[in-house]
Amino acid sequence: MSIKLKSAANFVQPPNPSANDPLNVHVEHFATAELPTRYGKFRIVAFKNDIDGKDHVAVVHGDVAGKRGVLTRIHSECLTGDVFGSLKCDCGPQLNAALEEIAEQDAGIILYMRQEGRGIGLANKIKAYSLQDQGMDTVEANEHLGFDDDLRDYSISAKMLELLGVESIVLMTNNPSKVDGLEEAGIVIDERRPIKTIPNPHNYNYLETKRTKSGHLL
Ligand SMILES: Nc1nc2c(ncn2[C@@H]2O[C@H](COP(=O)(O)OP(=O)(O)OP(=O)(O)O)[C@@H](O)[C@H]2O)c(=O)[nH]1
Ligand SMILES: [Zn+2]
Repeated sequence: MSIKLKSAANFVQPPNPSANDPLNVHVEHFATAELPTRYGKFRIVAFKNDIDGKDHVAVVHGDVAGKRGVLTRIHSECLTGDVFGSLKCDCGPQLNAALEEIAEQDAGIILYMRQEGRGIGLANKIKAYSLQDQGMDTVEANEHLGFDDDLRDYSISAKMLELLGVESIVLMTNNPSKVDGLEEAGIVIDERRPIKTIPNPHNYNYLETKRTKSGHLL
């Protein structure tokens, strides 16, 4: 299986990386490797960018270049949920569900974006968790720390999808702002597909806050 990336010219760093880019974002392919997983065969593609300097990756199943309607999940890093099985959020089960569903398709993509804590970073997220232990909800805790509810920007994700060569995607998300952010960055979304998980007593209030305050379609 090979992943066709758009023309090599995309990967050459110009003198001023953002000069000719309407989104003012320069993202380039860095490395691709096979990634056999318990879900199925994937490849992992690492990218570099000149905006946040983080190593964002695409985990790709099948051939996606030139395809329309590619099933895609854009997952924001959540160390506590993705790695440690935290029950405080729905991230771990969402990631598992996406990997399982995408592995069943001919082709699909998970972008794993290093936007921990909706962009505030891990240490600040833990600070927000400690405020939540004292009774605040997720939005109130962010505001108390001087952050907006959500600092994520989708222009890097959009560039990664462009470099992978997809023509259009079916996006697995409950978050309408993610759909809007990607469309504003030029990605064609044929359909939004909800991603359902089973609530538990620890994440019930968190999910309710996402629904009532952050506009998630849960
Ligand atoms: N700041 C902050 N971030 C959190 C909190 N709980 C989870 N996160 C982060 O939220 C991100 C996931 O965002 P969500 O709002 O759960 O979901 P989403 O990605 O917007 O939407 P979906 O595509 O439907 O999953 C991850 O980066 C988590 O680390 C919290 O209480 N405070
Ligand atoms: Zn989480």
